[in-house]
Amino acid sequence: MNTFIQAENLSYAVNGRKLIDAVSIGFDPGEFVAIIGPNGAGKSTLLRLLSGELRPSAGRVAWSGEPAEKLSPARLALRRAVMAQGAALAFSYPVHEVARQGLAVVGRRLPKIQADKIVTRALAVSGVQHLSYRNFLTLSGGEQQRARFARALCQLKAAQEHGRFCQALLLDEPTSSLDLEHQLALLGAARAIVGSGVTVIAIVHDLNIAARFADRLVVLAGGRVVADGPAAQVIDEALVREIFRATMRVDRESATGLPIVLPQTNINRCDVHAQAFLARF
Ligand SMILES: Nc1ncnc2c1ncn2[C@@H]1O[C@H](COP(=O)(O)OP(=O)(O)OP(=O)(O)O)[C@@H](O)[C@H]1O
Repeated sequence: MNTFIQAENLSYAVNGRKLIDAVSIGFDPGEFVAIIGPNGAGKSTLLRLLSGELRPSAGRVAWSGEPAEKLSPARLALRRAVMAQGAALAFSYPVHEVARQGLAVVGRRLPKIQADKIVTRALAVSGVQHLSYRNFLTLSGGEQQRARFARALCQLKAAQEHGRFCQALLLDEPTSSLDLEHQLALLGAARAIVGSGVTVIAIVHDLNIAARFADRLVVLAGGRVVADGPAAQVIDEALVREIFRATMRVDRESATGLPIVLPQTNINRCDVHAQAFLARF
């Protein structure tokens, strides 16, 4: 299988500090990859480099063999939809208009009836159809997140009307504001999209969720990839302790070997943290 998105020796520096440091990584068509790692590891920066939003300081990103910097914004929009982390909207649009923005570049020539159908479906899949005429700015955090997912779905779907080519959906913490029902619904929808051949790359903080939805976990720390593989191989107590600086118990599902990451029943360590905090406060 040919690699769809390939990053080679990718670095990104600000004021001499490397936020991404010589990362080489590939993504195949139709795989679900979760990027995990502690705060400040460089996950969002890596996603923005992959999406073409940021230009690397060194190295390259190629989409189906074509360097990202050579792809026009319109051609990139056909290949990938991005749901950024908490992207703010300046205007008070109704929710269906927010979703319709996904059609702005790739769906301009769609007949209205087809465009309406795409928007309606995306709103339904994202669980915000009942909020279609609400002002986006009045929605709760989780509702806004689902509306932004609908916008990304609209772009993905409209782009498919242009022909058959590889596509990716890039999600930066798509479930950070969602309750359990909607976390499972959104990631289930992303999983179904993978089934249609789209590559999904999602930044996820919940290791249990990442392990269950992704085919592969990429662990980022200090701007470098420190592990890459199936969850059953990547996640263990040592990784959680060394990379996430948390003492957790990692059990295994007997049938699948998938990790179950749990807080230690002994909470003395929490007491130590609390005492250290109070001593400084
Ligand atoms: N434009 C910038 N200028 C200076 N530092 C930056 C800039 N953008 C990001 N950083 C720093 O780079 C590091 C990586 O940021 P990034 O947002 O990629 O982390 P992350 O892994 O997504 O973190 P989180 O889990 O907290 O969202 C952080 O320490 C951040 O403060």
